[in-house]
Amino acid sequence: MNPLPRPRVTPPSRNAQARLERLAADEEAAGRAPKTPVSVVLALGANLGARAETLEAAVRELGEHSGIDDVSLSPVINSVAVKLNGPDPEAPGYLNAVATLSTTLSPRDLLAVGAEIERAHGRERLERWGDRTLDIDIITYGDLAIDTPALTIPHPRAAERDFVLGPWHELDAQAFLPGYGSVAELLAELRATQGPASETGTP
Ligand SMILES: Nc1ncnc2c1ncn2[C@@H]1O[C@H](COP(=O)(O)OP(=O)(O)OP(=O)(O)O)[C@@H](O)[C@H]1O
Ligand SMILES: Nc1nc2c(c(=O)[nH]1)N=C(CO)CN2
Repeated sequence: MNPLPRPRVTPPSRNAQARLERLAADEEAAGRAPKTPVSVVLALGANLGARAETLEAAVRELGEHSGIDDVSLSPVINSVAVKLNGPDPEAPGYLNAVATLSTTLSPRDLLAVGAEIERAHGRERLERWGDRTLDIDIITYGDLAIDTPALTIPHPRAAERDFVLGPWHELDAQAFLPGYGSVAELLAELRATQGPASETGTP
């Protein structure tokens, strides 16, 4: 009897199959608009141009969007630019802040709104962690956890960033980063290992 023909395409292993299913679920979640408003935390940064005016305008523009309400802004801090090789005191310094808001936009649409505001303020993407007129990152979106090529939530580097945790803690001392822990504790741990933020204060 002839042996059964071998399949020409090797089926994905169980692990690979599980990863594909997880990605499909995350992509679906990234595009899903919530039925009721969701609380969101954004991080804003600028180290080129009229930094303070840009941050102020960006927050106003977020609040003017029909899918966004209740925008609150943390104190704005000065911070040394963190480059791929570490803090760079020679690079233009940043102003950083954190905004909380509620939204009926899907995570993907909120990312697009942030990108459009960045573009309107002259953001150019020339190099990773390069100098920029405006950066808007989604830190949390309710308690959602997704990992897709275009969007990872919570932001995967938030827990390592004093310039995110610091202003966030000032805005909300009870804040929690889903999957990582309390912002107060994360900040204390970070400062215990890295020392206090190299430069902070209200500009
Ligand atoms: N939570 C997130 N918030 C914003 N952008 C994200 C997020 N997760 C993934 N991205 C993707 O990251 C891409 C690059 O973003 P950006 O150029 O702002 O990175 P960066 O600010 O230089 O670095 P970092 O991501 O470390 O803050 C965006 O086009 C977006 O698709
Ligand atoms: N101080 C500071 N450094 C950074 C910042 C930032 O917002 N502030 N953003 C980066 C990429 O998102 C890279 N480095």
